[in-house]
Amino acid sequence: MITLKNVGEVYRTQNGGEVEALRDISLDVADGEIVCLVGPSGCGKSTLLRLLAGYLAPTSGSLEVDGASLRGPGTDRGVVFQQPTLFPWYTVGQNIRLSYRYSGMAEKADRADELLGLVGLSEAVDRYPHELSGGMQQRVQIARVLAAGPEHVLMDEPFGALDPFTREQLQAELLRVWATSFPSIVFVTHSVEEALLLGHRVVVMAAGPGRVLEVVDVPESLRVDVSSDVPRETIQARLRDLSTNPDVVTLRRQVSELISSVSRA
Ligand SMILES: Nc1ncnc2c1ncn2[C@@H]1O[C@H](COP(=O)(O)OP(=O)(O)OP(=O)(O)O)[C@@H](O)[C@H]1O
Repeated sequence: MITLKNVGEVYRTQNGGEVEALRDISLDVADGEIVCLVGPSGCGKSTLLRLLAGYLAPTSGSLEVDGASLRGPGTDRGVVFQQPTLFPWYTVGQNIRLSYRYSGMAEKADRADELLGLVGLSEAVDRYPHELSGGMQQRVQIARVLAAGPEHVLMDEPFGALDPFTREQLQAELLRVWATSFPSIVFVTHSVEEALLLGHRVVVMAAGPGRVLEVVDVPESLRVDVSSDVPRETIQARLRDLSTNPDVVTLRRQVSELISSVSRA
């Protein structure tokens, strides 16, 4: 469980000024829950993720992970960025196995093969990152972070740089991988549709200062049914069906209107 209580973050700029990036954020993320953050540029989504990753300390308020005050990065939390951060001199297989070494789980190396299979990259195990497309690299990155078995996964626009079709494939793969160990996921995206398709809850934020406007609960009936033994193509088809479900379309319009109303203000 991740708990934020009245969290604020103020950056000091190089010219001596201050930017209030977040004000009074209170939020819980339950174990196994997928929470998506959406909002206009500059509303503090990445700042919130950096706080959860432990790269930043809050200026005010408190942050707890599994009942303990958060004091920096830890192997209980895995972070996936928009640009994959793979070691270029290691193959795909070596990049993934490296995660086990850091988390002391070398005996579970066959999980790497399972995860690579789940993200459709079994054949690429001996290739180097520069021999892969952007979408393939991001798949490896997701498999690598998940391979370490984190309880919480923090994702900052992980599919933002991908074409729409690859993005859809990776959304399906992420859900399949999630269904193997049910980590909680905090997922930042610019896409309201993506947030509603993947999230159990969608946190809508506003800028100036960054704050929570509304938290939208996505009803169970509007969530895609996933399990790791369902083929990716099936989950992809379910995601596509869901995206045209009238209730999802209505929710998407409401959330988009809310965001544009505060972006205009
Ligand atoms: N290192 C920093 N120093 C000073 N100000 C910063 C720093 N990082 C972010 N900010 C400011 O904090 C605010 C929130 O930025 P943040 O990157 O968290 O927003 P975001 O919602 O992730 O934006 P985007 O959607 O454009 O990625 C912005 O006003 C930004 O200019």
